[in-house]
Amino acid sequence: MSCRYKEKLPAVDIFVCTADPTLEPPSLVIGTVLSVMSYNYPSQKISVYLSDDGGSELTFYALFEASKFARYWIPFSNKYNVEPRSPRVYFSHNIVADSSSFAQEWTNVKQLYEDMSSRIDSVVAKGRVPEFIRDQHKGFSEWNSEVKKHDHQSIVQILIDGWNPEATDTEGNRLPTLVYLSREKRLGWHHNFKAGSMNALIRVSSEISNAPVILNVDCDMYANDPDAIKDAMCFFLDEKHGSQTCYVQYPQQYNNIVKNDVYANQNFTLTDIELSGLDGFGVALYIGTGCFHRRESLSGKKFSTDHKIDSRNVEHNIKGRTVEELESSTKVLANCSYEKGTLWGKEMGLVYGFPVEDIVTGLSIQCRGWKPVYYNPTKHAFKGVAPTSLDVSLIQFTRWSEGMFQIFLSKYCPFIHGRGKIQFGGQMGYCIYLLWPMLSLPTLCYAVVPALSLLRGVPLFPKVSSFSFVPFAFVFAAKTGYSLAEDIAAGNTLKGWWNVQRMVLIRRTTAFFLALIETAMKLLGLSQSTFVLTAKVVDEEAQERYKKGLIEFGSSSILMVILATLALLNLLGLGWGVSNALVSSSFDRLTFLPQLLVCGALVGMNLPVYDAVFFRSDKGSMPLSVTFKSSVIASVAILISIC
Ligand SMILES: O=c1ccn([C@@H]2O[C@H](COP(=O)(O)OP(=O)(O)O[C@H]3O[C@H](CO)[C@@H](O)[C@H](O)[C@H]3O)[C@@H](O)[C@H]2O)c(=O)[nH]1
Ligand SMILES: [Mn+2]
Repeated sequence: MSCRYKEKLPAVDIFVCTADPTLEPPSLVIGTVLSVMSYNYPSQKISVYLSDDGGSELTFYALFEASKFARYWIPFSNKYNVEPRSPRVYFSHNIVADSSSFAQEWTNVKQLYEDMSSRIDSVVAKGRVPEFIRDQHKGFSEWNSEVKKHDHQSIVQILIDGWNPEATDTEGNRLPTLVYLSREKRLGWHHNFKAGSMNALIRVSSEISNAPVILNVDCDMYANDPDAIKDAMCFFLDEKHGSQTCYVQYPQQYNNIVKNDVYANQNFTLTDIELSGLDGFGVALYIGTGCFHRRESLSGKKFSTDHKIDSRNVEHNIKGRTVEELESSTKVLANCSYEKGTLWGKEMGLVYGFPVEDIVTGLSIQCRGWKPVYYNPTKHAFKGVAPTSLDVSLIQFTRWSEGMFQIFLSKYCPFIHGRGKIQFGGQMGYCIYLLWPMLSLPTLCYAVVPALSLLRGVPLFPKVSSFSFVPFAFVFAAKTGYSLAEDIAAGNTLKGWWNVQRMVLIRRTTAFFLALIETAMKLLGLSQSTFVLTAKVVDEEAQERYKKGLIEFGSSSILMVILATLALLNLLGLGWGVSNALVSSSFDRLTFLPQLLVCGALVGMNLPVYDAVFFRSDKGSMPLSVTFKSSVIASVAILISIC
């Protein structure tokens, strides 16, 4: 394809979003930025925009450093075709120790990278940019004493103007354009989280480079495959179906998964089976990162006939203006009041009002007649940072499931909004995810009732020896066997599958349940939408525990209380049942066996919880307050059920 189109390849605007210099360290963010700046694609056709919702001078400083280091990194990585293109990841993995000219250059570039990293780290540790550095770029003057994270003017700084013939790398090749954007924030204005920042990016970039294709990634998701832009272009430029394609979504993959994946982050069945299956119904979920969009469809256009991607050669920024002119004219587009009375957030750009702006936006684009693509190549195109503590992972699932359920209950419900526009199979496919919080109810029944009724001596299932037990046994065996076979076929291990079972149980009984309650509160007007950012770093000790596959409980959130309570209930239920079965002659073993098995399975899955409650003493163990609260709740529940 690149031979056929040559200079006529379409331009790409790449959006990277970040929101907090503590949870998302600037050195991580620029690793991603540098990786997308160095794609195997003509540099003049790439413009990279970093949106900083943290409004942080530290992030701007890191980007300023990256704009200088790019002059070395881009020619080096292109010349030797290094992979991945994130210097942060590349230099942490590879060692070259010979005397070739490659080794020489490798050592030089690595040194430059390390010097830059340590400068950034020391500035970040200080928390402010020293005067002598501030003098090096006019952009720093935007940060005066009045700039606060949630209260500041719009900041647009073009750090590299790719149309300037003098903006070249060390080999004399043109550099991609690099822009820093921090949209205006004012107390009292709702900023709509990532959706708001993406919409500001769409507008600002439309004035500067206005590329017909947009790639958006989260700040932790670096480019792993240098050819991914070319691959994605094949879908948009396809002569038969290309004109209808709205976005090409790659799956979320991670670079920090440990053996057997304790938090089940890697979700084999989702990426390899479910999402591919949905694609068969013409449905692809937009999942917020690792997605190439057609600018037209993302901005709100309906599909009509024959949309062609504009692939002119780009000699100037679209208006032929100077950097200063562009900076001042685009700031307005990122102001709080700009969207007032417009269709932004409704019919234009990403949809507002949902903690999963991505899913609802993808759905609404599709309902405007466009066709998305889910593309899952063997070589992962992007890799991000997966949560490394239970708390963070569950908070993420609470946000997702709550957001999904809100879509189901809104006018965007696929069965209503998608009627006649999405195949019925696709509508149902969406609802598998949108209805996540509802799964908490049956799962909670299984996690509570068998244990309590054992204690009370009430049988729940038919006698094992009776014919009516067959359907129960069949469903259990078929479901377990199927899920195991599916996971193994998709590449998981047996232990990995077992970890998935545990995480599914935990997510359903804690995160999904909380999401259900929160949604109800929102419907009653008692609570407001939030977006709790996923932390991308943990301290070193916690990192060691993660590597060993130890689960990090160590948080006193309500999620942990629910988790520990259920674990204790089942332990007591099982203990009581087993001791009765051993000693009591009046205990009907065949009648109570299924209940004992359910409790037994739950206890098996909860083994790490008991370890954290009773034995571990590190910081990742269960906090005493949680143990106390959950023991009290479990005892009360037991007392009530026995009396
Ligand atoms: O007010 C905000 C909040 C978040 N972000 C950015 O949004 C991205 C995703 O946030 P993160 O905390 O990493 O959330 P995850 O749960 O990992 O994100 C998944 O789920 C989100 C929806 O809930 C999607 O937006 C993401 O693309 C998808 O990766 C990050 O780059 C953030 O910097 C903003 O720009 N502004
Ligand atoms: Mn993330």
